[in-house]
Amino acid sequence: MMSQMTPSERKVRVNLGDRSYDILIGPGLIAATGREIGARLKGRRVAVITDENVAPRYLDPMMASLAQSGIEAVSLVLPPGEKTKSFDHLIPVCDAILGARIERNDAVIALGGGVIGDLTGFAAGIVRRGSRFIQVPTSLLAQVDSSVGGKTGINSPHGKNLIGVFHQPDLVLADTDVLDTLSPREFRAGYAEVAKYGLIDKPAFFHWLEQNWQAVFAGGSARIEAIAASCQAKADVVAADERENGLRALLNFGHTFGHALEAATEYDSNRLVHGEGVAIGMVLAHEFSARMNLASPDDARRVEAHLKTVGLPTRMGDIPGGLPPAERLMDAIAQDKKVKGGKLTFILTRGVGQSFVADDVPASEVLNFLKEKHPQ
Ligand SMILES: NC(=O)c1ccc[n+]([C@@H]2O[C@H](COP(=O)([O-])OP(=O)(O)OC[C@H]3O[C@@H](n4cnc5c(N)ncnc54)[C@H](O)[C@@H]3O)[C@@H](O)[C@H]2O)c1
Ligand SMILES: O=C(O)C(=O)C[C@@H](O)[C@H](O)[C@H](O)COP(=O)(O)O
Ligand SMILES: [Zn+2]
Repeated sequence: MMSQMTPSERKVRVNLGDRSYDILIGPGLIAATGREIGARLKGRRVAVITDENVAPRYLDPMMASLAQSGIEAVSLVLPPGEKTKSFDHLIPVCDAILGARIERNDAVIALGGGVIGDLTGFAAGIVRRGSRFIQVPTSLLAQVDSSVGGKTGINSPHGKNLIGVFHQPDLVLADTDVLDTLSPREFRAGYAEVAKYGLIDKPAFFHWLEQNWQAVFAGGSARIEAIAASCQAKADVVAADERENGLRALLNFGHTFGHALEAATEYDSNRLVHGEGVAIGMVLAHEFSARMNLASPDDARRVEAHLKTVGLPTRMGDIPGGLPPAERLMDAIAQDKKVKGGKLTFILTRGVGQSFVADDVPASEVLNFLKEKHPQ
C-alpha cells in the first residue's frame, strides 16, 4: 500500500536521480511509520536510534506502528545534547545496527533532532559501507534542515562536523505534531534555520516570517507552510549541488561564525545550541558584510531586530559563561570545511535575501572584526 496523504500533509521531493526521496510533512506521521516504510523498503528489519528526551514520548508509538506492518525493530536510546555527536556514541550505534543484523535492504531509523540524525546517518553511511537510512526528525531544526540533504557526521575538538560522510536518506517523515513537546528554546533555535532560507535568497519569505512568525510559533497551517517552504528551499539547493561544490555553500550562511562559537563553548548545549550559534552568526555575517561595504548596516539591524523579537540570541555577549579570545575563534574558523588552500570562504550578503559565496576573505579583516564584536 502506498502513502495515503491527508489534506494537511505536504510532500517535497528531493531529486537526486536514482537516490531521489520524499519528505512527508504533516500530523500523525509517527503512527504511520510502518505503513510508509513498509511501502518503500524491501527488507523487514530496522534499528531505531533515538535519545532520552524523545524515546519516552515517541518510541513506543513508532515501534507499535512498525510491528503492525510486520517490521521487526530494535532500538537504542542515547543521551541528549550536542556532546552525543562524538566517536564515543558512534561505536554503540554501529554495534546496535550490526548486532541487530541489519542488512542492506533493511534500514536504520533516526528518531530525534539533528544530533541523532547526524550521528545515526553517519553510522548508516559507514556500516556495511552504506545502509538504508530513514530520518524521522522530531525537532523544528531537524524537520526544516538537518534531516534533508545527506550531510551526516560528528564533531571534533578541532571543530564542528569535521568527521562524516554524505549519505542521503531514503525517506524523511516529519511529524509536525511532535513539535508541541519541543522546548521553546529549541523551537526558537530551529526557527533560526527557517529564517536562514529567507536571508539566503528569499527576501519575500523573510518578510512573510517578519509578519507571521507568531503563527509559525503557535502551530497549525502557518507552521506546516514554513516547514514545507524550508524543505523545498533546501531540496532545490541539494538537487543542484549535492556535494557542496558551489551553490550548496549558501546553506552555510551564518555557520562559519556559528560553528566557531559552538566549538568555543565546547558543544555545551546549556550555553549554546546550534540554531542559536547560527542566529548570532547570521547577524555577524550581515555586520561583516556591511563593514566590507557590501551591504547596508540597515539590513544587519533589520535581521537582528527580527531574531531578537522571536527571542534568539544575536550577540556573542548573549552567550553565558564568557568566550575565548578572538584569536581562538579564528583557530576554529581556520578548520572550516570551506577553507581552500588556507584561504577563508565566507557566505556574505548584499542585503536581505542576497547572499553569495566569497572566496579569499582576508583573515586579518575577520580577526579585527571579531575583536571589535568580542564581549570582553
Ligand atoms: N546535517 C545537516 O544538514 C544539519 C543541518 C542543520 C543542523 N545540523 C546539526 O543538527 C544538530 C542540532 O539539531 P537540533 O537542534 O535538533 O538538536 P538536538 O538533536 O540536540 O535536539 C534538541 C533538543 O530537543 C530534544 N527534542 C528533540 N525533539 C523533541 C521533541 N519532539 N520533544 C521534546 N524534546 C525533543 C532533544 O532531545 C534535544 O534535547 C547540530 O549538531 C547541527 O550541527 C545538521
Ligand atoms: O546542508 C547544508 O549544506 C548546510 O550547510 C546546512 C547547515 O544548516 C548545517 O548546519 C550543516 O551541518 C553545516 O554543514 P557543514 O558542512 O558546515 O558542517
Ligand atoms: Zn545549520
